[in-house]
Amino acid sequence: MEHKLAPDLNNSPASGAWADNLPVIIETSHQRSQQYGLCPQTRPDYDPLARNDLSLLIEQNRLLHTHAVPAMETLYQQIVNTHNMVLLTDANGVIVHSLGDDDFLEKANRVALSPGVAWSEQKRGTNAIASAIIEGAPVLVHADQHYLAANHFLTCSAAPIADHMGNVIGVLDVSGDSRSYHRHTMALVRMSALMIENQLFSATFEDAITIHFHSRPEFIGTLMEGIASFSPGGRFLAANRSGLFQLGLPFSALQSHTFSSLFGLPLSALYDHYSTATPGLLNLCMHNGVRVHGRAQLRLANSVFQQSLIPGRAPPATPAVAANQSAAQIRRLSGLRYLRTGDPQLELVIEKVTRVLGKDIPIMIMGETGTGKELLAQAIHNDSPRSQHPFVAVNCASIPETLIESELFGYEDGAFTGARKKGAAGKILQANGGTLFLDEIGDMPFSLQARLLRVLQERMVTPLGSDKSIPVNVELICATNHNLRERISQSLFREDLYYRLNGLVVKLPPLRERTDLETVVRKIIATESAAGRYDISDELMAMFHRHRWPGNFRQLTNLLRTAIVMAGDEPEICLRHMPDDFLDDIGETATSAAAPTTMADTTRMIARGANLEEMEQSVILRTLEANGGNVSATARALGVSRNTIYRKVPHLK
Ligand SMILES: Nc1ncnc2c1ncn2[C@@H]1O[C@H](COP(=O)(O)OP(=O)(O)OP(=O)(O)O)[C@@H](O)[C@H]1O
Repeated sequence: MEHKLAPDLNNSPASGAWADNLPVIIETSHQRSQQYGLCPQTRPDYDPLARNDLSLLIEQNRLLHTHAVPAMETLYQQIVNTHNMVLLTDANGVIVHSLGDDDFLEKANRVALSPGVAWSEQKRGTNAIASAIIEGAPVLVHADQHYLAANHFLTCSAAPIADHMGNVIGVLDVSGDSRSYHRHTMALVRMSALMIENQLFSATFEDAITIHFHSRPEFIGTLMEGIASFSPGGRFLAANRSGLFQLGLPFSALQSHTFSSLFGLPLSALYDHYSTATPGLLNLCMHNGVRVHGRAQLRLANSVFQQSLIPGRAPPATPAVAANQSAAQIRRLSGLRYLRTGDPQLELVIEKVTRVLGKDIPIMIMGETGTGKELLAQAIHNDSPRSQHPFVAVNCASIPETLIESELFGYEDGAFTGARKKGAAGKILQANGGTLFLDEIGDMPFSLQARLLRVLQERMVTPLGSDKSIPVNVELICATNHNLRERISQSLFREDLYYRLNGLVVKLPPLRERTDLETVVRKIIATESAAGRYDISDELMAMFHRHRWPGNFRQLTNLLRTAIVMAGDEPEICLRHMPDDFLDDIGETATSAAAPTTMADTTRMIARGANLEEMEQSVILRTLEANGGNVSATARALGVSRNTIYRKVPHLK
């Protein structure tokens, strides 16, 4: 179960608001402990996870672990020699790291605070770690406030650690001999938890526009500062706990905002500010009228923003240009959570792939063209333990058959005419340590399939022209829009390779089957429009629902990109911003056999602003044409009288 931070949690580490509720929290936790069938005299059985399971747990919490350990060490320095230990747990209360001297524990209990031991309420009754997770707030559980008598000798101060969406992902805890209780311990734990959250935030949004802000300038650069990140085009990505608190909106509402809608400053003014030699603090007015001071960091590895920081260099012409140029950046920022837009079929896919993340199980993604197979593969990689290593995509259908072998396996110096001097590492080796994504695997030449299979089985690559094999370690994701079983029966695909590749097969639904089209459309508009959000007319949305979308997301994204340009300064994207070929397609999809005029004509007329009278005339004239000018036949076909025809089209008389 996912736990959230308590919504009214004050950001101040020194705040004791949580303490006011403590008796109630303890009381209700005791009741739950009883319901779990525990009794105060139960002797806890501290059975830690087996070594392999613990390694897996640490790997699954690698980011948290990496950023928490330095903060835990600093915290420990402040409480050393006080008979306390510093603990880090995952979101379920299982200890993933512990630090300190366990001398204060009786021998039999020493295992209690070691990695791999679970401190869930179900197993241990009321305790600070479990309560911090359940309440989403810091909790102190002292001595006999613990449900189990066996834990009465402990005093524990725990604070939740949340991700940028406010989900609790772990707990930082100081546990010690109850006689060693010190009232400042909780404030230290809270501050350290905030420090870890801020570090995690910076690591997650490395390549983004980041604003550090606070109403008091002296708080910028401290734990109290708000931090908010934006895509290169200015779209809101995330905010830390203080940022969410100061912005005063839930994460879900912030997702539809941009830098300018939240801070009242166009993105271009931000670039201008930072292209001066000595940029000072920004004065910003937030959407809720609160004035704050801010400092921006434009940490975009290879984008035009970097250049704009160099004094004297022109800033980018418009944020839209920057947005296009850094599509790759946006893509790199995407994890599986960004693909979640509410479609149940997709939810199932995400749930399945999440289960195999980091487990060395090959994933096969099926789906029509443009359903987002590559985007999913990239998101899987970004969320996997290999995310710091390369993600290398190879489109097996687009590389000429003669080159695919060298592309994949690499070649030695002078292996063939035209080869670069010094040779080249193939894509498989480039992906070493990371993920290799083989798109359109069904189109891989049959002769190469055996070689690929050998690489996968032996985990060795032999470049062309070389007799040396190089060890390689890649996670494999494949995609295809072919029916591979059919290709096997046509002897176009090797059966043995097929079984090696399809560890987990998932199928991405085509756009026409998705139930979240409206959310998807709004999300694409928000991503593609740099200057703020456009709305979309109900009429156009209704058409989108009727369309079959043969090109799926690729078609929809391109269509909306063009429409945004056509809409220009207008606030709403509507029919008249659609290209003619789309209107034709819509017409073909929806043409009714009885209607002598095409739907495309009608939609085009609506787009032109034609009124009902003109449309009626058009229908009558087309029906007349279809009936060789015969008024009676036309009237019959349309179910009206001959007089009506003459009245509606007077020139027929
Ligand atoms: N969920 C999504 N939200 C927004 N855009 C998306 C989504 N999925 C895909 N796209 C966009 O649609 C386009 C096609 O996506 P992608 O290349 O991942 O599809 P594909 O299934 O691999 O296509 P193909 O089979 O033709 O290679 C890309 O521009 C991508 O950014």
